[in-house]
Amino acid sequence: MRNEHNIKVGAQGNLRPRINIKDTIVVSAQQMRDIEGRIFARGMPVPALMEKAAGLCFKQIQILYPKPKVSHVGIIVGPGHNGGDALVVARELHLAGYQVKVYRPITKLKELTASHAQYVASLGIPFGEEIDILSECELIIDGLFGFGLTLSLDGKIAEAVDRLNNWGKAVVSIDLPSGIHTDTGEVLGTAVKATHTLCLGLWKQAFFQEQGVEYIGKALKLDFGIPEADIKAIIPENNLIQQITPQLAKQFLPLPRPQVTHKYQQGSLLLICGSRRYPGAAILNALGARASGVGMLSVAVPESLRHLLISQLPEALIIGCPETPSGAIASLPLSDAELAKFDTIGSGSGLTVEAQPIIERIINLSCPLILDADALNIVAKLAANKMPNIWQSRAGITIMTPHLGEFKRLFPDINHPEKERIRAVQQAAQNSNSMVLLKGAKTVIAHPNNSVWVVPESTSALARGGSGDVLTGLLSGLIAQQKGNLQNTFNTVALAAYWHAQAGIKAAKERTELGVDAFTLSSYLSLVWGNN
Ligand SMILES: NC(=O)C1=CN([C@@H]2O[C@H](COP(=O)(O)OP(=O)(O)OC[C@H]3O[C@@H](n4cnc5c(N)ncnc54)[C@H](O)[C@@H]3O)[C@@H](O)[C@H]2O)[C@H](O)CC1
Ligand SMILES: [K+]
Repeated sequence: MRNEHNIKVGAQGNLRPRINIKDTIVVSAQQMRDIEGRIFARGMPVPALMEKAAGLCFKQIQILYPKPKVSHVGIIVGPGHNGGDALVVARELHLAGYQVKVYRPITKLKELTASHAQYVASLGIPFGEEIDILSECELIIDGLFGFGLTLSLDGKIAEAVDRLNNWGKAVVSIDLPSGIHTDTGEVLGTAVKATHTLCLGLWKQAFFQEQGVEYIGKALKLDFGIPEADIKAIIPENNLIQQITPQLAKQFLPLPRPQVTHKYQQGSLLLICGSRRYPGAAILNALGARASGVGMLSVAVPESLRHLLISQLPEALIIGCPETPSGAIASLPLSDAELAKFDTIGSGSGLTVEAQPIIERIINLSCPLILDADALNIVAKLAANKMPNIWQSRAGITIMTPHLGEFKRLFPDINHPEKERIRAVQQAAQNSNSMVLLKGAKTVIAHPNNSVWVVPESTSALARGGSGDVLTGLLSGLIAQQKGNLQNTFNTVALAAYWHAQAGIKAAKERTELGVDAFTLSSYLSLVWGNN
């Protein structure tokens, strides 16, 4: 059953949006080439596909920069098909009445690009081999390189790009900012700083890597009709890199709740957190879990923190634990049978590494475990010394949520996680047989089977002490509520990261990036889904 909003009524009667893989999938340059190759092999003419893609760019540019707001447009044309796209845009802008000039630093062009150049020149559009030909233009269209870029920009071209960046004009990059590596987002020598980037067809990995963020500007994807079958033929189902969209996140929420239920059916979560040194981390962790809607929240803290937690979370069951002389949790006052009753355990916030015996105990349980902060530091230590098989010995799923520093300590053998985040997290998930969420401006989550979720947007407001504790709490509460398979668990991790980021974005919009302390962030979590 469908309505006009393309929404399908699911098996349980809940509304499930139909998600097209074209909108979520994230591809490498090679995968894009292979997908394109299949389309061409079946007879689609290359020039026709270029007309479709570049025609959409033209329309989008007209929307972003209508006449007479902008009338002088400079086009940068490279040697490949990215340059061909730019020439189609040049032609259409000229025909629409814009004043167009072309900077073409490399004269040897691919055949199709050369053909477009010949026609564009015949229309009387001026061509130049120096960037200064564009110095009077109000808007620049960057069609220097797309996913075919292999070498670093240097010499005259690099100088031209630096000069362009110094001008500070509005720049629309076609497919990718020229100079950005399609897969890693790395700046190859130098790169165009775009105001907008029009990604063609499918999202490329560079849009979700931190290295390219400053260059991409506002990213828009233009859909020129890639058949889903071609995507599926190239990319195996269990090896998908996908971005979490608002529609998917909503689909992954533990809603609707059954009308007849009770608290233990809506997830029973145990958080083990805090120390006399870090009492606030325990509070933030528990507030994150509270916002998840989890049915029953229990929080194990050092006995000296018990009253503090009760005063902040009257609804939670607070378990006071024996503590070490410095105020870390020394042991859990719960039998194995009592521990086995929890659907999920989340641990790490504010624990201190003194709590090592606690992690050694819970690692042997079979429920899903969410490990963050000091739990990760303890696990890194155990993996290096006492328990080299720590990952493989777990019966239940482990979800780890490191930031880059913790990631490096946990996986010292994985090279350059700061440069190739997606690949590094995939490798970490495989090596540890765990789900790994690497926090950052572009959060990446990998499943041991190699699938990846990327979170498209976040805010620097979240770069603040305590926001990670809120995330672990929220994630733990959501995992406790889901009783599905591994894929559902993986989807829930993506939901938590998305939800957390959206709360930060909403709070930053209302209070600026300076106004989002972790406590405030926790209070915005419950505002994310209202009125949507
Ligand atoms: N997504 C699609 O299906 C479509 C994409 N289109 C556009 O085509 C480009 C990719 O085109 P391609 O010709 O393969 O590559 P580039 O235009 O990026 O240019 C590569 C070209 O440049 C040479 N080169 C590489 N690095 C350097 C360097 N540092 N200095 C000098 N020269 C360099 C290389 O040898 C190649 O000759 C894609 O991004 C889209 O914009 C289609 O238009 C439609 C469908
Ligand atoms: K480009």
